[in-house]
Amino acid sequence: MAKSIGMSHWIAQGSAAEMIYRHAAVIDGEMVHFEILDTAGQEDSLQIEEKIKWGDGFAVVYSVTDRCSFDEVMRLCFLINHLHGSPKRSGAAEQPPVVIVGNKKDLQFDRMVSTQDGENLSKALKIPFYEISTRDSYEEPVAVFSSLYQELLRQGHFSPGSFKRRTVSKLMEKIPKMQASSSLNSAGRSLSFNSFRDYIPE
Ligand SMILES: Nc1nc2c(ncn2[C@@H]2O[C@H](COP(=O)(O)OP(=O)(O)OP(=O)(O)O)[C@@H](O)[C@H]2O)c(=O)[nH]1
Repeated sequence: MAKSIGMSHWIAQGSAAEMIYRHAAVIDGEMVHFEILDTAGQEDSLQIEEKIKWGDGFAVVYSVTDRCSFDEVMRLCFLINHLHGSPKRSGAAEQPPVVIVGNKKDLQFDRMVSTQDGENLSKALKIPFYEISTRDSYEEPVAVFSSLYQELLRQGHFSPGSFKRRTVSKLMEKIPKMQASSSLNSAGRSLSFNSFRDYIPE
């Protein structure tokens, strides 16, 4: 399944083992506290809608080795936009921060979705696109989360008075929470995950 990842603000979709990860990182000198929901498996549409409402930013992740996961991306992006799109003063709708992420690009011989496919979808939906390998790269997944955070900042999400009332339903309260471990890298920045996989339970 394609998944979107909620950051404290963000979300996703997946199987039985659903988890909210708490994670602190310094981005551009700012300490940022993330809550990341890795959604699990097949869910009914009410459940996924509730989780999408909870998130502030979204990484819709597919595997480049799984065409079905790619085919889910458009539906999820439309659903996110439908539930979060807000009209700007100009009248045009402002999209919530969403990125499309093709994971497992290291598995070249198992690839079923080309980079061009990802780029075409990104252009059609006007949503940024990343191809990453959580196995091979630390920086690539970090860039995904940084870009979502930057977009939230740009949209004034963290300005005084902008905090929305968080939808915390009985369903969301049931999802276990986990504190990611913190470490300080050589540049002195606090980074609390070793790879994107720290966000995504096995
Ligand atoms: N080669 C490679 N394997 C990866 C990568 N990312 C994840 N995996 C592996 O793919 C498998 C599935 O990863 P998950 O992160 O559990 O994927 P998922 O979509 O959350 O799985 P479900 O929640 O069960 O749908 C695991 O064995 C991971 O180690 C990657 O970038 N490259």
